[in-house]
Amino acid sequence: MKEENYYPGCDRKMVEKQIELIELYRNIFDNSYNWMVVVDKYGYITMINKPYCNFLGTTQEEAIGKHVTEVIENTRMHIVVKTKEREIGDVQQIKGNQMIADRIPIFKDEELIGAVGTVIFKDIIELDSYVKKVAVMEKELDFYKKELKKALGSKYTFENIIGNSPAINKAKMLAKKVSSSKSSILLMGESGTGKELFAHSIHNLSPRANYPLIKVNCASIPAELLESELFGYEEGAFTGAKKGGKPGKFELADKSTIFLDEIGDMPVEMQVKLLRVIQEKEVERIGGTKSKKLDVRIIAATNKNLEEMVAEKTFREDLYYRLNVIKINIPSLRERREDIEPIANYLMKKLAKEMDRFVTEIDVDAMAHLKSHNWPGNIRELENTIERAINLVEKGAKITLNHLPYYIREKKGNYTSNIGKIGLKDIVSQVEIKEIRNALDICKGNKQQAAKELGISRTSLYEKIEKYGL
Ligand SMILES: Nc1ncnc2c1ncn2[C@@H]1O[C@H](COP(=O)(O)OP(=O)(O)OP(=O)(O)O)[C@@H](O)[C@H]1O
Repeated sequence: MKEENYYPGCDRKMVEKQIELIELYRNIFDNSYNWMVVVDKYGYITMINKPYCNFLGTTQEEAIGKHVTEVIENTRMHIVVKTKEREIGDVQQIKGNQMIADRIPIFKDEELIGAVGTVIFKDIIELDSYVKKVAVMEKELDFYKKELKKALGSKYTFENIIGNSPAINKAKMLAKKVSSSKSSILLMGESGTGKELFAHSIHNLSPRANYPLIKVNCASIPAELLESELFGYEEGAFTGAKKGGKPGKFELADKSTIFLDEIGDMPVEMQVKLLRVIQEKEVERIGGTKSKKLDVRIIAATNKNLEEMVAEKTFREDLYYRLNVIKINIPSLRERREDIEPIANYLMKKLAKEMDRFVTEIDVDAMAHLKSHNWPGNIRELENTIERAINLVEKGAKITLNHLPYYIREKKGNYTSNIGKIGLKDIVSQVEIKEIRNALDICKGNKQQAAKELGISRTSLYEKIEKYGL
């Protein structure tokens, strides 16, 4: 009986079971799809699986017993046994491939005995394909969420207005304050600054949020259709009129908010009709005989200077005063440069998700250039620039300077001193020429705007253009 035991107190069957179990673990370890390495508390390799060895061009016999830094490039396993902190999803470059690795310290009786490292994605492209699969599912979820939101009302809230600069905070604060009132609001700001986002957010915070926000783009609807679009028509009002007639946007906005975008582009004859509806608080469909009382809140927006238009008599003064009960100026990106970084990061995440791409960072140099650009097209231009950059990212998860358009890349440029080569006067001239060219480029040749960008008078700009023969 005694010789059947390997150790006193253990029977053969138990020991065989233990050996079988160890064999099984070894098999799992060696056949794992993930590459794995185990080090002792000093960073020496105690186990490494075959697939990892094959990739590294070594064997288990060769690697085991060596310090991990001698076998694996850019490893941090020897650091993890010192810090005792786990590192999850870290990017590690091995043999020119960017891999994603987890490193986890191992403890026995609360004492560190080593660490296990796993390469979970062998290439960022592999991760990209996983991210894509998850992104497709998230997109579907997003789609249903948006549909639900659309069914319930408008889509944006103040949370979607990114930025914490004093200029945008001032606009947000005023907008929030007046959201619950019934008074008309006029949103003024350059193109692409977020006027529509403000209109949605105001409506969403108002007591009217349970009804849908009705949007009309006064610039995109042909003048001859605008009236029927806004006020609707009765059956037989004109040839081609639908059977049963059609309600206009004002009627649809009853108990809700109407957003009149690009109000500065509304033809003057329509301005008269709009004024009547606002004053009388009722509409009459084209071809109709009776009018209908309405309860509509108006938010109008424009990138035009309405005061100037009033002075030039292209916008009716009485309508201007009706709309301009509460004026909110939406600042341009140039007036809030500190917001460029958070907005750029937000847009990168949003667009990467929409485009199913694994892009997670804008590097320091690229960000510095984004921050110094003047953004004549504001956030819409920034959004397009980032979308373009994401399309250009191939390897790695970063947007770098190379992914930005030439006019942004070149603008900031690396400054090399010319002192000793030419005099200060010529240095100043060179800088002036470069910056005037840049400004004209950005403002698409508009000299008045370029002078504004450069902070000089128009006359002074003309003088310099002539002086330098630009
Ligand atoms: N503060 C912000 N944070 C994040 N995204 C923003 C912000 N402001 C605007 N955007 C985004 O920028 C784009 C342009 O915004 P929006 O359409 O509201 O501008 P707009 O001023 O109405 O432009 P336009 O005058 O040309 O109609 C949109 O995609 C919007 O979601």
